[in-house]
Amino acid sequence: MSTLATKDLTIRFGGHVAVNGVTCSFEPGTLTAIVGPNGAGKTTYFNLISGQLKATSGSVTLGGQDLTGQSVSARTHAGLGRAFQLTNLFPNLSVLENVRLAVQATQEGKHRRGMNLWSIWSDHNALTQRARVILQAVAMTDRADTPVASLPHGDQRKLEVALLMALEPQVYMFDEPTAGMSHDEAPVILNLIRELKKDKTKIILLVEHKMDVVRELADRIIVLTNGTLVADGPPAEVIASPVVQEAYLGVSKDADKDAEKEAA
Ligand SMILES: Nc1ncnc2c1ncn2[C@@H]1O[C@H](COP(=O)(O)OP(=O)(O)OP(=O)(O)O)[C@@H](O)[C@H]1O
Repeated sequence: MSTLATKDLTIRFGGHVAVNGVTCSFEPGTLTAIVGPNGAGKTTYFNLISGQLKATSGSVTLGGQDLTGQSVSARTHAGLGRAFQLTNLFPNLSVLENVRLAVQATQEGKHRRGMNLWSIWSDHNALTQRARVILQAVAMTDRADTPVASLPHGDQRKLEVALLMALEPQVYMFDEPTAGMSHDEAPVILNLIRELKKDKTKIILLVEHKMDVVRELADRIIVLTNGTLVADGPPAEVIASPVVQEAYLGVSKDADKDAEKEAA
């Protein structure tokens, strides 16, 4: 079983411990939502898992393989999939061409059948077809020929998810996947995550502030507060727990104040 696990995972920024001894494992077939107040360490925890940040101490393993000292690309190769930074793309190439290149990078080696013209042509067609299927899944077929540089924000976010799908990772990591999206666009991504959940071989991690989304999608919730894991369990149980009520109290008070201001 390809379990993803962090053990005593810790990072310090000067005197500040942003992630503090987090020990947690994630099993295939489970979508785990990571919640907590602003500045709790959720994104930092993601960065430590995907390799964008190096831990001060502790470890990250996937299927027993120690990834702690590995680069981002080595972790990607091992099966950790985090949304691409769009800065890594080819801005003047079209959406379809970028997705096809991502598919190609993933399939490299799998579909190689020798260097004759027929195999190059049929590989190209198979890659294009796969890229089109992915674009359809993220409802971007009509953007296939648009240069990446001229995409509006919502489409950029959808493209990030498309590229993540092209990787076919063992672990899908979504960090606020619908942030900045319109009401029309967000359901596309949420539907996609629902579809991904059907594949019981995948591990899905989701950092999400919107509790209605968490409640609907998560099989399990873990809560970080001040970098520490303070709750872990089934959604209904965790949401009802005093620690979560307390962690979100500030948020709800602010929300109430905002609502009062708007009403005034
Ligand atoms: N590179 C860094 N250098 C210094 N401090 C950092 C760095 N990255 C994060 N931090 C600090 O670590 C803490 C955790 O930040 P992080 O972004 O992980 O929180 P978060 O739970 O994802 O917050 P939010 O919900 O607001 O996105 C914060 O206090 C943040 O200021």
